[in-house]
Amino acid sequence: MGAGDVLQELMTVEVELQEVQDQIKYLLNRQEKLYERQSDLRALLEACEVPIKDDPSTSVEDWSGSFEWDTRADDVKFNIFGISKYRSNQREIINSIMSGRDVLVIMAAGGGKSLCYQLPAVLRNGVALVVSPLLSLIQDQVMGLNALGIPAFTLTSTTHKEDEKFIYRALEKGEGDLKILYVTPEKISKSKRFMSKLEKCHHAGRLSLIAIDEAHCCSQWGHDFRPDYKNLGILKRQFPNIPVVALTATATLKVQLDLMEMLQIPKCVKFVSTVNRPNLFYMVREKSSVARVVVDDIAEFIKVSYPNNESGIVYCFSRKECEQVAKELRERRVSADYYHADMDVHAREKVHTLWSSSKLQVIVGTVAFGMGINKPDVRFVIHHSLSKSMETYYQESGRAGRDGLPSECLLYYRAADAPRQSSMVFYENSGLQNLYDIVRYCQSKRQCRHAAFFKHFAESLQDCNGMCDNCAFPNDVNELDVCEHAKLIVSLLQEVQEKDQRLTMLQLVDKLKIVQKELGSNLKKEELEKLVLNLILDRVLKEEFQHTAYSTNAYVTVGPLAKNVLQGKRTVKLEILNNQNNVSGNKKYAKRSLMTSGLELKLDQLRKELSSTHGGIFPHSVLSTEQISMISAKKPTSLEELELIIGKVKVQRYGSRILEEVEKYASSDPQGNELPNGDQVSGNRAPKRPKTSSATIFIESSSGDDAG
Ligand SMILES: Nc1ncnc2c1ncn2[C@@H]1O[C@H](COP(=O)(O)OP(=O)(O)OP(=O)(O)O)[C@@H](O)[C@H]1O
Ligand SMILES: [Mg+2]
Repeated sequence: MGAGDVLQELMTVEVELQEVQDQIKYLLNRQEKLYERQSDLRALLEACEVPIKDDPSTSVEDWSGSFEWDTRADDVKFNIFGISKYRSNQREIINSIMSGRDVLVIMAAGGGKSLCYQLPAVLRNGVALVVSPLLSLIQDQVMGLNALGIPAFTLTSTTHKEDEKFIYRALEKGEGDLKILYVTPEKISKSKRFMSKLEKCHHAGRLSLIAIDEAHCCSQWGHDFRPDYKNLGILKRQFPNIPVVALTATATLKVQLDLMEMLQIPKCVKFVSTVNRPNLFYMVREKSSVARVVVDDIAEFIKVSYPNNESGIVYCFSRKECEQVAKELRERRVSADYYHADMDVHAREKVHTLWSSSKLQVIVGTVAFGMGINKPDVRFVIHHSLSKSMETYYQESGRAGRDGLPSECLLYYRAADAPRQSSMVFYENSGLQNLYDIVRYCQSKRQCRHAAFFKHFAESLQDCNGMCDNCAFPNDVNELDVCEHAKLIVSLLQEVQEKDQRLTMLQLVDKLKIVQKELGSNLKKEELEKLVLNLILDRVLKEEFQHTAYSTNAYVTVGPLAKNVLQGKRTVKLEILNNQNNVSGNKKYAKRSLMTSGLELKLDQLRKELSSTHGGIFPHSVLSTEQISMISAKKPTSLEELELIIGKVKVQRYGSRILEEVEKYASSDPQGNELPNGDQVSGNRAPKRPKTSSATIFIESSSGDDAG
């Protein structure tokens, strides 16, 4: 055997070895996925068996019937909370807590979980304890409750000595008026003094219920694990007869079982609501490679669609990008500021507060701007870059429209953004698979965006009602056969690899732009990027990573299924748009403001004014956007009429000012003609958005059961 033959065989063996290694990697990946699925399925099986083995009654209980507290509950709901109609599951959850049961609530962001424990807290005798993970969330909640006249307090490291004394006296001796007490989990696990007072309160029969908000923080499998949440099981051990209600927006089965065990509520009643957010219009826009053009487009979208200063969030990939985008938005006369983890706490709080009180229109943030967001009337969430998974995108975009009113979620996507994310997530467990799922979502020109979420969360499909770009404006898509392009890409990469070199996606696409001419092809840069990414998603190519002193670089190399392409066993297609749909192609934005009448704008102004004169509470605590629409439609002329819309407490506090405004408006516009500001919503997006005579637009995932 000559040296040449040896070399030849060595090369063949090495190529084959590489293939085997690729296949092993692929199989290991697959094995990991299957293990995960196996564990989910086992959990599912266990969950199915729990009621049969442990408590046959749980599956047949009817929580929607009549209960002795119905009248009182309706009164508190309407006259104190100002809420006219329960949303899906709220009434049932309230009834089960009132019946003294432990309860687990899984309900999408903005579904209305707070009312589920706040209303029973008002109805039951004694003090309700609420555990919540973040100071900012707690402060917002306490401020909102106080604005409704409900005596709520918080006990944290920042509580004034006087308040602390008051709270301890209330717990120990039942003195003073304390209905709801918010604490962070650290208080339970670290303060013996607090626990001893709580025990006294319980002993005297004054502990009414225990609520654990954001309960997914208990589980290591959840996305926001907080070690102190692990110790909350002590509450059920110490106070076994007090109902515990755990609430969260997202929890896989594994997380659900985990937190039932940790909180020691194995026999809880479980309410799982749909992940569907039918009021959110989802769209993906082509992102220009020129940074300035992207910001121009975002600024235009905000200024044209939301000219009345409606609140929004822009998510960016990096801290630097946040600062840059915020600055450029300001230069385009959009009121915007940035928020990220590198800022000191006070600067962050300041920006957050300005935005929460609608004095700043847009926060440009990294993912650090997260769980503490309690603002119900966020009308748009824009992603300047793609998120790292479907799950994070669902959470981040889900911060829009928590008040149930129509809102928009817009993601700017270009294939070249994917390697930036992949070099960040590749070391995470299933990080790349998760990223590729959202890349698939972005690349798709045809699949319903809502359907993608149902699929991801393993829920059965529901109608989108035209609430995404692909359903509202179907694209005219042409499927181009690009098998020859794919072969060319694989051979090109093989050649490069043989020379022990590597290419990033951008370098590969630059080369392709030239060599595609061999095929007589003239695909655009963006189309070539998309093709390369599709081949990565299909494992014909794969990404490899290399660390440098400053960064991690992502390279594109030949993947485990490349052979199939070379041997012509696999067809490769690329979706090319014949004419882009209106959403991504047409630049003409339309006004999306929900407040379309002059009176609505006046009332919006009034709630801002009243919020600052009533101790700096949030404008939405004075009147919700839905209430503004109802007042504007009905134009009440007396306090009695107004009370039928917003309930007693709000009428007592703000009734005369509201009537004054309605009257002033009616006398300036006796025919009921709209002021110049009252342009009608028209345009080319979200055509299914209903316009009703009352101007109140409210989309429910399932109907409420009480006309209140
Ligand atoms: N039945 C209802 N009718 C009208 N508005 C409601 C109703 N229930 C709750 N809301 C309003 O919906 C908004 C969101 O409610 P809430 O803060 O309780 O959501 P959540 O489920 O806790 O969401 P998250 O997971 O984001 O914390 C609030 O402004 C609240 O006042
Ligand atoms: Mg909440």
